[in-house]
Amino acid sequence: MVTDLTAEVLDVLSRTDEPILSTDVFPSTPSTEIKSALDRLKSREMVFYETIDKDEAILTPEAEGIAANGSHEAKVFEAVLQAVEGMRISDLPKAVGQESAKIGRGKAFKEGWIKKDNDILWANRESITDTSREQLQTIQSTHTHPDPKILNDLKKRKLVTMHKVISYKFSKGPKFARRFVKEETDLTADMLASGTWNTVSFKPYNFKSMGASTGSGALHPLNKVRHEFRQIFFEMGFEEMPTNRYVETGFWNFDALFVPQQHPARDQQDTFFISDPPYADRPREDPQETQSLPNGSASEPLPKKAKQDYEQYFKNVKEVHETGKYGSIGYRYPYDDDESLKLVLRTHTTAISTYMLHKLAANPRPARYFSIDRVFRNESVDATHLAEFHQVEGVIADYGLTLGGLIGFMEVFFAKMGIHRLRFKPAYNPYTEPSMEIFGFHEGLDKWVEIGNSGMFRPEMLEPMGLPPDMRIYGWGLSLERPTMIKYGVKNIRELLGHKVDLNFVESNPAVRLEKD
Ligand SMILES: N[C@@H](Cc1ccccc1)C(=O)O
Repeated sequence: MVTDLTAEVLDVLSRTDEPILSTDVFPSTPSTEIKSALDRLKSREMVFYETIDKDEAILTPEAEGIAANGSHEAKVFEAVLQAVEGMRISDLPKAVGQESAKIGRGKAFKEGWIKKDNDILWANRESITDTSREQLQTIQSTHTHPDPKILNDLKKRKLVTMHKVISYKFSKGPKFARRFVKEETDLTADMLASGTWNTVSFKPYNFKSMGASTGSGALHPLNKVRHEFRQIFFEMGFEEMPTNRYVETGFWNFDALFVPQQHPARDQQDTFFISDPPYADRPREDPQETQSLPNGSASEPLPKKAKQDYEQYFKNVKEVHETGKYGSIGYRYPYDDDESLKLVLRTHTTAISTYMLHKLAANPRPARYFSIDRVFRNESVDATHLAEFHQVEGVIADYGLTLGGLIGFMEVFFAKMGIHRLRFKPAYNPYTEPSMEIFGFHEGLDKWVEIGNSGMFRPEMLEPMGLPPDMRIYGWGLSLERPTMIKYGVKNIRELLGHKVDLNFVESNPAVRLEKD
């Protein structure tokens, strides 16, 4: 009982002014019980205490046997020494037991304690020191060994295991008393009626106590980092693109981006295809402004002029793939209109950028767009990959943009997130040329990590839209999950996304508590 222990603590302390070690006086009481008694007394300044964590060495049952009866090799030696006429090897198990005979004989040879003459064992000396037994006896009485190498060796031989032992060193506090008076927490009607209110002692108020936490809302880490990215984009003059659709046509996800229809990324391995319905009636004219699938009936009929523009655009895209156009020789393969109509879960938000750039072509001017939303890829799921993730995407359209400008922009952009050292590696995307993978130096991990992919959009993608040939557009994309994992030290992406998110993680991480913005 807790109260009993409180009394016992006061009792042992009353007999000495020296600090007392809890494991000496309460060897078998659980440490939590001791702690709660000590905490109680400490809050009244009746005792002081400090916690001591120690690793103690404990003998395994086998080692207990050795400490009591000697090591296997010592047993073998003693038995052989006793045999005045030597001992046959086959008689050894009878003399010392199977196990000792098996383990001890070889060791006794190695120590030079015994020798062999044909099948007869002889003692090599008069007496030996059983070091193993002595070492184990030391550990048995002190729970450690002065030589860490020996301790380690015994651990490896599974003779000793280590245990964490918590003990408390406690001593008298300024308000020490021999007895702990039970303190009342509430003034009751009974006390008033009986008059005991005058004599009982009340527990002091603890004005420093924190009070129970009231589980308020908290932002998910991904939301938090998303918020930071949005701030950076807005600060740099970007407009947010509407990303309300997960289902796209092959046209917007691939064809318009000059991704050839036989490109491996379109295969089952990377893209999720929709099975019902598998095809749209036509490439969506205005993918952002209608929420339903473009089956003709649900979408508003388009104004005649706009319809023509789309018609022309679809034709241009087809031509640039099939025969080449705008000075490009194209891919020279038969373009399949059905492939354009295939419905997919968008594999990148570059589908949205493409749509926005096509819209921009109606009135070409410098523009900056960004989006942060979910994309889907049919990847095998592991600690760092899921079949869906969030993509942070940005595009900049202007006249006279250069690759050097893109590199410079990246440096400013990532510096705002605390990533100051960047490296660029040539890469390939069907829709950008040149293309660059972006690596950032992660100070915490002390290594270079891939943080994004970027490039200057190809004329084969931009000119079918009707954008002026002297306009340059660059873009980049990165995952939202990677910087979030680095920032919050999350090792498994499944803890961050999907169905395994632990509310405790979200709520307990002070950096992700809801803040007033
Ligand atoms: N779409 C690319 C990112 C990117 C966007 C724009 C330009 C270049 C690259 C990806 O999924 O990784």
